[in-house]
Amino acid sequence: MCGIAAIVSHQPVNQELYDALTVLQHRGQDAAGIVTCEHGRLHLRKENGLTRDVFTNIQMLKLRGNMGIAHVRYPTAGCTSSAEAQPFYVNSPFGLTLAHNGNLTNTEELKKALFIEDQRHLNTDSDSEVLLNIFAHELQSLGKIHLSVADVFDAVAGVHRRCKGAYAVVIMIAGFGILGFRDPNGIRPLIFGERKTDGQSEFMIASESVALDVLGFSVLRDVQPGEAVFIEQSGMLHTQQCTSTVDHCPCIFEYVYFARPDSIIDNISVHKARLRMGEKLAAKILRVWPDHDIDVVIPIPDTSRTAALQMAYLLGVKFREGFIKNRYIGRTFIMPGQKMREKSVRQKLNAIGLEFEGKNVMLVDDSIVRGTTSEQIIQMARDAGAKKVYFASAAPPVRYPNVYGIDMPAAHELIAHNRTEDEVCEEITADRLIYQDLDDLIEAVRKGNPTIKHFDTSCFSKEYITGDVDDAYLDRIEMLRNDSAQTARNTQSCIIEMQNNN
Ligand SMILES: O=P(O)(O)OC[C@H]1O[C@H](OP(=O)(O)OP(=O)(O)O)[C@H](O)[C@@H]1O
Ligand SMILES: NC(=O)CC[C@H](N)C(=O)O
Ligand SMILES: [Mg+2]
Repeated sequence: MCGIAAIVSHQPVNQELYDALTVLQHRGQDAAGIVTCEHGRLHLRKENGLTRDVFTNIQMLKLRGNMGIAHVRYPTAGCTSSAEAQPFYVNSPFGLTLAHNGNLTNTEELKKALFIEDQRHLNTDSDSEVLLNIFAHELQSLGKIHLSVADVFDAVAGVHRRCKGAYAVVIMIAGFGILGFRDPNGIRPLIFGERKTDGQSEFMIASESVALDVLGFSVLRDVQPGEAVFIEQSGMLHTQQCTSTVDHCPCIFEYVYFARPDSIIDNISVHKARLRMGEKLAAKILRVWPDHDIDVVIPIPDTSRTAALQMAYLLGVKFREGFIKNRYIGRTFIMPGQKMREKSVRQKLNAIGLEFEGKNVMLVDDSIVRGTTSEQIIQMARDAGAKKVYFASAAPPVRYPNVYGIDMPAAHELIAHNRTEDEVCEEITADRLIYQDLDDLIEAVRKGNPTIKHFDTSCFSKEYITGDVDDAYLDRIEMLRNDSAQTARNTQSCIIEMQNNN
């Protein structure tokens, strides 16, 4: 999952975009980038690393201008080379830069069309570079010398016609303004807000509302699926629906794991959705295991805390923080490579022995994906003296790949793939394992906004909303993006970058 942000202001935006990236860091830890625009000139800095490591003071000072876009990356396509860090740039037409959250599912087909029909050059394997070039081509083919806002919206309609998959996007058009849009299923989140400074309106678009809150922007609303928002450099806001085939289907995993709990996505509080996940889990435990002997509920920090707290409360069982998290280690699930993820779980979490000694502990996590965390944590609980170690997951078994912006492309790497719940329990060596039911998860999230008819639950249900994902497609991406293929590609990758990094 990546994080994106854009600001159109009447004052320099460099520091504010940097601050936005630090707030969105949980969505991507691999690379960060900012591009600003000053008198039609673009200033770009992007590199691998955390936001705090990517930008020096001198570089920050050079990011001049009153509008800009920014990105933190967690790769789902291509490789981890800094050449694939975002924002991406194409000079024609008009000077365009793009930051993308999501993943296209028809990248290969689009690449061919870009080379053969549109005669455009691609320099990386990133799907986001493809997306930018599709937009550029659509804009260029209008043949305008002076661009109007309607032209920009027409180009978005062209993107919707050609691109499949998940895309929440911000694009800056040099000297003109900033565009934000969401795919017709609204799979990935995008929200925008306004701030008045000296009586003048300033606008911000971001992946999550928390970025707007922290920077003092009031939320206007979510960008609707298929809709585009364009803010002229002068601060004039325009919005338009750019497709007639809207079918809102937001990613449920945002609520389970990705988003910050203090964000509100599509009018659903992530915090409240997680509380309700805890309620549903408690109800399930009371239903299937009424005579349970749980002494204490212990969350696996960070994300599961909210659900675990509510679950313990409804079970009437003690809630204790039994694992302490090293706050200087990032999220392990979005780290590249299984070795690094395994090592980081142990570095990240340590048990407080007295909370485990002689007790039947119920460990709670938001999800079990590869099983990296649960396997190690259960062993740590046993080493700390637990009598019995039970495990509950606030999400159902993750059995199928995600192709919409979460990097779990290889089914065989998922611990629940082709395994029953009992087999997963055995695999992670728990004494009992309770998974949330999918219907309960959907209800827990949907309660916050019943106008949403369905969610993208593909990693639990194998139902892919874009209709272009079949077994052959899944086999292909499994081959391309399984852990060893990625590691090999990333170690070989020696792309010489197009931009000067210093
Ligand atoms: O089964 P796995 O493959 O281990 O993946 C699932 C785990 O990874 C995530 O934690 P992460 O450390 O990324 O972030 P968090 O601190 O927000 O919980 C998630 O919260 C689970 O704990
Ligand atoms: N997680 C994401 O949103 C990734 C964006 C894009 N597909 C990339 O790999 O850079
Ligand atoms: Mg976790």
